Amino acid sequence: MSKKGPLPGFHLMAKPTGAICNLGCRYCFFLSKKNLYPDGSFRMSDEVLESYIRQYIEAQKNPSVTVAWQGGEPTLMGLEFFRRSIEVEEKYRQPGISFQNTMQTNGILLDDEWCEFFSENDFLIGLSLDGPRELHDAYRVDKAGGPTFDRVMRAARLLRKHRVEFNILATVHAANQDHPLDVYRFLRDEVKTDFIQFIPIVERKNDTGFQEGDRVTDRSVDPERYGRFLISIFDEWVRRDVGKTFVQIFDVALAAWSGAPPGICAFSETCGTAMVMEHNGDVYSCDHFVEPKYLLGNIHERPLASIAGSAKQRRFGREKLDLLPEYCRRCEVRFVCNGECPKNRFIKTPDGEPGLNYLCAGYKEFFRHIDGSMRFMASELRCGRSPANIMSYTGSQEGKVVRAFLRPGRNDPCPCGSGLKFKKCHGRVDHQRDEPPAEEALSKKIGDRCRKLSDLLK
Ligand SMILES: C[S@@+](CC[C@H](N)C(=O)[O-])C[C@H]1O[C@@H](n2cnc3c(N)ncnc32)[C@H](O)[C@@H]1O
Ligand code: SF4
Ligand code: SF4
Ligand code: SF4
Repeated sequence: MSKKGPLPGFHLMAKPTGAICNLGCRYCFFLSKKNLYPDGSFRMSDEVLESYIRQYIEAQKNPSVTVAWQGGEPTLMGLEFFRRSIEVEEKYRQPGISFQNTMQTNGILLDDEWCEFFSENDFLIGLSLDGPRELHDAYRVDKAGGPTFDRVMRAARLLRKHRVEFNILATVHAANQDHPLDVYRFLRDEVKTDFIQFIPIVERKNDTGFQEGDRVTDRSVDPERYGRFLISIFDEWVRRDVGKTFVQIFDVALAAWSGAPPGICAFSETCGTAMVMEHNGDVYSCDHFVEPKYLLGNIHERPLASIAGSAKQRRFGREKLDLLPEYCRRCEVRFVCNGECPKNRFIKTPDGEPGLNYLCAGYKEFFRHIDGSMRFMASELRCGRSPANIMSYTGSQEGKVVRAFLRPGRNDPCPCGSGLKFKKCHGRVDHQRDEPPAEEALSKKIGDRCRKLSDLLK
């Protein structure tokens, strides 16, 4: 990584209403951030909007610019604000640049007009929904403590009606952690979403609202139960939904087993390329570290490119790796987990080293559990076939694939019969480090052998 200039492909999430929201979700980590701006108006001005879009375009090296709106609740700005944001994008658009607009919302204010606007401008919407009624309403409540389920379901129907592309963000917490299939089947069959992102609620118990202390609230997910939650859903997904329903952590895992980058910061070796900007132009290191200590500067005082490439932000991102405990460095699933997000690293390892992830036990169990299936799917990808082929085995001959792909040693012959050492053939992370079997002839040979293995398994 070069020492100067903006971070390559950094991402910025903007919060036009700061921490202001029309709901009062009990677990929300962001509402308390209002205290950081006691005199604030909490509305992004047109001046900040214009400066942000202009600087963001200038600072990006990527021709595709993602303008991401979040909060608090961004829809409280009103539709006119977002119409203006599109005008500003057009004003500063340079040849060859395209925009992807995204918004994360609780859905409460969405109506036909909003959805028409999203549809016309190709917005990708993230809608927060924690599962069926009782599980969703456990914590996602309005300011009066009342339920919100019906209003969010109405938003989902409107988004579908207007063919707006949307994902569901479902948090996993004490209330829904023991109901994985109720949550998953509901989102898949009732909400009919194709893309689901599960977010573990790990809420620190303290008076500051900052990432401090090692106690968690009763609402937080239990680590082992989180692991079992993911396992139950994976076991259903791998039998019937591969290639149809996309679950972010399964995609991350398949990428890791295939030797590709994870695509999200939490599972990357380092982070620091996903910053947030408050309503007044203040930029912080990360959505989960909106704290005075992590304030990088204001876009009116320092160019965004310089903020994103600052030594402080680089250090923030590097520390994800530098502070990884020895226990993680030796862990067999480190290649996919990478100690997950630093915000959750507040427990001690069995030998007393600080900085282990609170969710460790769950991740370990989950990543071990999916190893056989992931090996198979990664090998299908490598052989130029669809990972969805796994369903012909998991659906009809349960467990066979997992047994067939029980991990051999790195130097053992690959079970596909290619005659290659496992690390050169179906090995997963090892492919990153060893010379891949790149020559065309070799690839063909492996492909043929893999097909043979698939036939054998039928
Ligand atoms: C802070 S909200 C802002 C956008 C919008 N108001 C919404 O709810 O979608 C963004 C996401 O963070 C999630 N979230 C809230 N509190 C959280 C917490 N303590 N830990 C992890 N995610 C949390 C929400 O469920 C939501 O999906
Ligand atoms: S809707 Fe979003 S910002 Fe508002 S309280 Fe809920 S999680 Fe927080
Ligand atoms: S601290 Fe966590 S959420 Fe923030 S950028 Fe790093 S990995 Fe991502
Ligand atoms: S599973 Fe646990 S030990 Fe392994 S890398 Fe993740 S947090 Fe570290």
